[in-house]
Amino acid sequence: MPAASSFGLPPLLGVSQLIRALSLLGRSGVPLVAVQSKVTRHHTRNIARVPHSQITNGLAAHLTRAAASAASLRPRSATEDSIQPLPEVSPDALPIVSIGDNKVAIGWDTRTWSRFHNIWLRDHCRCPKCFHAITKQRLVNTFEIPHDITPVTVQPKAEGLEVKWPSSDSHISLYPWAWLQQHSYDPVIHKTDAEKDKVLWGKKIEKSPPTVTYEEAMSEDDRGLFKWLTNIDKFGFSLVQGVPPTPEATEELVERIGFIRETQYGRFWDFTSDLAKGDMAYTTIALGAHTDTTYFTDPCGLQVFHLLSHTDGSGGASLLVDGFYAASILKELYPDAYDVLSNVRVPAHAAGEPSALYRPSPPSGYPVLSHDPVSGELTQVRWNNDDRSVMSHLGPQLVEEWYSAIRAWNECLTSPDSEFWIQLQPGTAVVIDNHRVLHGRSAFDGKRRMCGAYVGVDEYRSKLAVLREKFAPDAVLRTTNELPMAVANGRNIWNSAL
Ligand SMILES: C[N+](C)(C)CCCC[C@H](N)C(=O)O
Ligand SMILES: O=C(O)CCC(=O)C(=O)O
Repeated sequence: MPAASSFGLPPLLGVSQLIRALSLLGRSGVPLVAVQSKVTRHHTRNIARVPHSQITNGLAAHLTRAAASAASLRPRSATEDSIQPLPEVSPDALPIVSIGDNKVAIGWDTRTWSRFHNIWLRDHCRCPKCFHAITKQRLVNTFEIPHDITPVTVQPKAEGLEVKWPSSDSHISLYPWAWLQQHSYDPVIHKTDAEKDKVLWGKKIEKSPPTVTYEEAMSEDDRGLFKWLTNIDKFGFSLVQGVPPTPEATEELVERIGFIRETQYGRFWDFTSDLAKGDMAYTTIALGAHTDTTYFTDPCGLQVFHLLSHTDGSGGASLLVDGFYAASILKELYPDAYDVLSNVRVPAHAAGEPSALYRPSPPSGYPVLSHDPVSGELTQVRWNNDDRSVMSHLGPQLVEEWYSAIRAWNECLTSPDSEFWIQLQPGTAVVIDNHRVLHGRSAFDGKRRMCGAYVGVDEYRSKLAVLREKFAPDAVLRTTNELPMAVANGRNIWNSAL
C-alpha cells in the first residue's frame, strides 16, 4: 500500500504538480486528479430539499405556475451537481494523503479532494488524551497548539487518516474517513442528509395526513416514536390516533417526546372558552393560521392539541398550513415580499393578563422568515398577526412595502390550496412543529374542551437525533461504530453532532 507522507509528496502547490505527484505514486486503478475548480458550492436560500414529485399540492389556477417553479427552488440534486456524494472508503482503495505548508490534502476520488488545516486537525484529535470519550468534551488545550504545527507523517489507514504530530510523546491522531468527508470544509462536500428531507404540502395532504397510532407512539422499543418524530420532521406535523381522550393519557403521550415546556398558560393545559387566560385562544372566536409564542425570544418548538370533548354546539375545526410551502409560493410569486419578510423585524407581545407582559429580546422582534445563515435554508416561520405590536421601527420608506408584503404572505397562507382543515375528534391528537406549520381554528359554539402542551424545540430535536443514531445511523456511525474506542457510554465519539 503506497503511503503518501511528508516525504512522498511535495507540499500542496499547483494542481498540475499534484496531478504529477499523484500519478507518480502509481496507485493501481485509482487515478487521482485534483481539480478543485470543479467544486461548486450550493447556492443559498433554498426553501427545502424537496424532490419535485414529493410536493403534494393542488393549486388553484392562479398558483399552479408558482408551485411548479417553487419546486424548482430546491437545490440541485446530487446528480445535477459536479460533486457526487462520496462512496465509503474501502480498504483496497484508500484515499491519497499529502502534507502541504499548513494543510493536509486528501484525494477522495478522481475529482474530489479535501484540505484540512494542520491546526484544525490537531484541535480535533479524538484520542483519549484530547477528548473525553464519556463526556464527549474537549480535553486538548487548543491554545498550546503551535499555530504553525506540521505533521511528521500522514498515513492512509483502513480506518482513517493517521497523523503523527511532532511532540515528545509522539502523539498520534486517527480521523475516520467518513468523518473527514462529512466535515470537509475546503471544499464543502455535498451530503445526502436525512435531516434535509422535508416534504412541503398543501390541501391535498388531507387525503393521507402523516399519522401514527397511540400504540406505536407509546411502544417501548421506540420505533414508533421514531416514526412519529420523523413525520413531524418531514411534514411539520403528525396525527396520533387512538389516544385515550383524557388529559392524563395525552400528557403521557407528550412526555414521550421530552420535557413539557411550561409557560404562562401552564405546563399541561386543559382549556375551554372561558377566557381563563387573557388570550383569544380561550374564546370561541375563529383564529387565523398563526404560530404560537411569537412574543418569545425562543418560540415553543412543538405544540400538541387533543380535543377531549365538544358538546352542545358545532364548529371549531382545526386548520393547518405548511409555512414552508406558503413561503416557497411567496418567494416565487413575490420575491420582493419574501425579502421584506426575511429582513423586517416584527415586534410581538402577550399582554392579556395583568401578571405577565411578554416581549421578545430584542424588543424589535424577529423577521417572519428566518434562515440558516450558513446554508441559507428557511428554518423558521414566526407569524401571528393578532399578537403583532406597534410597527414603529419600519422607517417611512418601508411602511407601504411592508403592508404589501404581508398582504401577499396572507394570500399564500389563506389560499384554499394551502389550507388543510381537519375536524378533530376525541382520540386524535395533533402534534405541530411550531417553527414551520401554522395552526388556527374556526369559530364554534357549545362547550369545547381542548388539552395539550408545548415542548421546547431543543428537546424535540435531541430526541429525534438520539433515535436517528439508533435506527438510522449515518455513514459516519455505520463505518465507525466497530472501531475500538469509538463508542463510550453508549455514544460514538465520531457522531456528527459533536
Ligand atoms: C395553546 N394555548 C391555548 C395554551 C395558548 C394559546 C396562545 C395563543 C397565543 N395568541 C399565541 O400565539 O401564543
Ligand atoms: O382551539 C383550537 O383549536 C386552537 C387554539 C389555538 O390556535 C391556540 O391555542 O393557539
